[in-house]
Amino acid sequence: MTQQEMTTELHFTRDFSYQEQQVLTDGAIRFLTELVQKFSPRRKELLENRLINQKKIDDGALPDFIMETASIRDSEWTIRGIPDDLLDRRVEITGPVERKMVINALNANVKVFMADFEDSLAPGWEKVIDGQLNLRDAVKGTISFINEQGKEYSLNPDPAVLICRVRGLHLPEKHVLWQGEAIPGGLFDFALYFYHNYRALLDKGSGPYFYLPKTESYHETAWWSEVFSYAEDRFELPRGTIKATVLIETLPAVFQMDEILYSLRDHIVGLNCGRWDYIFSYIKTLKNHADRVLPDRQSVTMDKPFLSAYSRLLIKTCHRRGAFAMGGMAAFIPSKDAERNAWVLDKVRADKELEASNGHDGTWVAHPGLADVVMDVFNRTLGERKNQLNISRSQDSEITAQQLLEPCPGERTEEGMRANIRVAVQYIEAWISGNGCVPIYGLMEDAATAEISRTSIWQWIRHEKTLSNGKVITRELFHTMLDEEMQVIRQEVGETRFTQGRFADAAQLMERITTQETLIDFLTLPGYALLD
Ligand SMILES: CC(=O)SCCNC(=O)CCNC(=O)[C@H](O)C(C)(C)COP(=O)(O)OP(=O)(O)OC[C@H]1O[C@@H](n2cnc3c(N)ncnc32)[C@H](O)[C@@H]1OP(=O)(O)O
Ligand SMILES: O=CC(=O)O
Ligand SMILES: [Mg+2]
Repeated sequence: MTQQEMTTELHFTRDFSYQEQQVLTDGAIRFLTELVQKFSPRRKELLENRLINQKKIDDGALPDFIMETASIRDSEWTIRGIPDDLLDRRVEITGPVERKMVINALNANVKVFMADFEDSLAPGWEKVIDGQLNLRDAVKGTISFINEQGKEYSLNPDPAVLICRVRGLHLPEKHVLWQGEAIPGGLFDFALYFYHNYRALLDKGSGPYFYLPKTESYHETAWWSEVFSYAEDRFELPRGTIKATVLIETLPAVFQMDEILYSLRDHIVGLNCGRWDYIFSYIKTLKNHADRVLPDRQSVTMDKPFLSAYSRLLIKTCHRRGAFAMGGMAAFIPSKDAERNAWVLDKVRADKELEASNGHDGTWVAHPGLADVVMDVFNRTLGERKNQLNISRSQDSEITAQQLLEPCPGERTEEGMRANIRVAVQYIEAWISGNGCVPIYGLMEDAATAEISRTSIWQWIRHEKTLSNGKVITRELFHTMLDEEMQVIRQEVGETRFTQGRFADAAQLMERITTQETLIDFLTLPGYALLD
């Protein structure tokens, strides 16, 4: 690399294959380069701000609404508007950007497909490039796939509306360097999806739509607003052409929902209750607060006061501003066993009924087999309406910081701790093998749910919590259980799968991130070092 290239150009760590040439065209690289030059320095500051804010909470402060932005919360304003094809989002399916799944998702009985470069994708280079090609072909309507049995897949005539979830601010794309450093993964995903698809999307009456994950402050969404405005100006598109839905899935962000909507008001159409990352963030943000340690993962359900307050405040805030309030994901997935499946459908139905009756405008499903049940729940609640923007939740008295931070009592059981270990190890094994979303014990596990499992144990050790059977949770207890649960996993997955898989690497990573003094922010960061 010359000195000139070091400062202005992107450096790709690999020669381009035929696939990569399709995505990394000269025009796309030029646009990506501009975005990286213009916006990546600020992203660094935003990530540093996260650490500064977290330090205050680690030192004893509690998150709260911000004094300086009270005027934004107190004054009346609304977002710019919602395009026609996003007015009805009662059921959205989510899934990684794999070819067959993209087709199945777009054909499912849903209104929207959220194509995911985040929680459900392990962002190895080939997967990321392949994902861009799959979405390009999906937008063109030409996407097809033939499986090993010869079954052919193609799009139905009226596919779901496409929204692309880009990687979070913390995730780098290590195969592209600028000034010797990995560029932001989210900018990479945005630049390529936008560049290749905006024209075709607009021509068919849709638009470049995005989900933004893991935001921690309105400064971060203001940054995205600048990125979107730059892209619109650069391609001579009217302001507000790009639309975003922001996941409120971190504890800091729940205190800034008005500010987030305001900072992105030209571009935003709604917020989403990303409940799994939110629970993970509650643990991570309050990791030093001994009075707010969560119990077993399965007992932290959406009817718990702190989660109910989060859902209701999100709805109230969004609807006041004319924005959508999307619900989240029930992690149950269909079973081939009829009895178990009926139980799963009942669980999912109950979860979605709660969301619909709270006033959410729509919700997520993880699997096409859940779409009909959830569609039925929202059809019954919505009646003739396309959404519930008219629901103001005026019956709620003010939702306070105290309610959002309410401790969640409950048992910490030995079985719960062992299950956390098995889930986390198996998920990490899948992730470092290139698979970001897997069924484990009848639940969908992804980079948000698995984080809950591994951070719970870290925090239980940190605060020397006691299991319901009286055992004190220590590093030694964790080590013993990890060894024993590795043998359980070995039996469950079988000898061949166990020896051919990356279970030893996964156990080693789990051991490291659970027992080290400092809680690492995301398991996907050390995980990424093990991914090609
Ligand atoms: C916390 C959050 O961020 S939630 C959002 C991120 N998470 C997700 O998006 C989860 C997406 N879901 C999935 O990845 C999958 O449903 C899994 C991994 C949980 C289960 O997948 P599988 O084991 O393949 O399920 P199963 O065998 O029952 O699939 C049956 C069919 O449905 C398809 N399918 C399953 N889930 C999806 C989906 N989300 N989108 C599209 N198609 C799907 C499968 O591809 C399969 O298709 P085929 O019959 O044509 O071969
Ligand atoms: O992204 C969604 C979540 O629940 O996390
Ligand atoms: Mg998430």
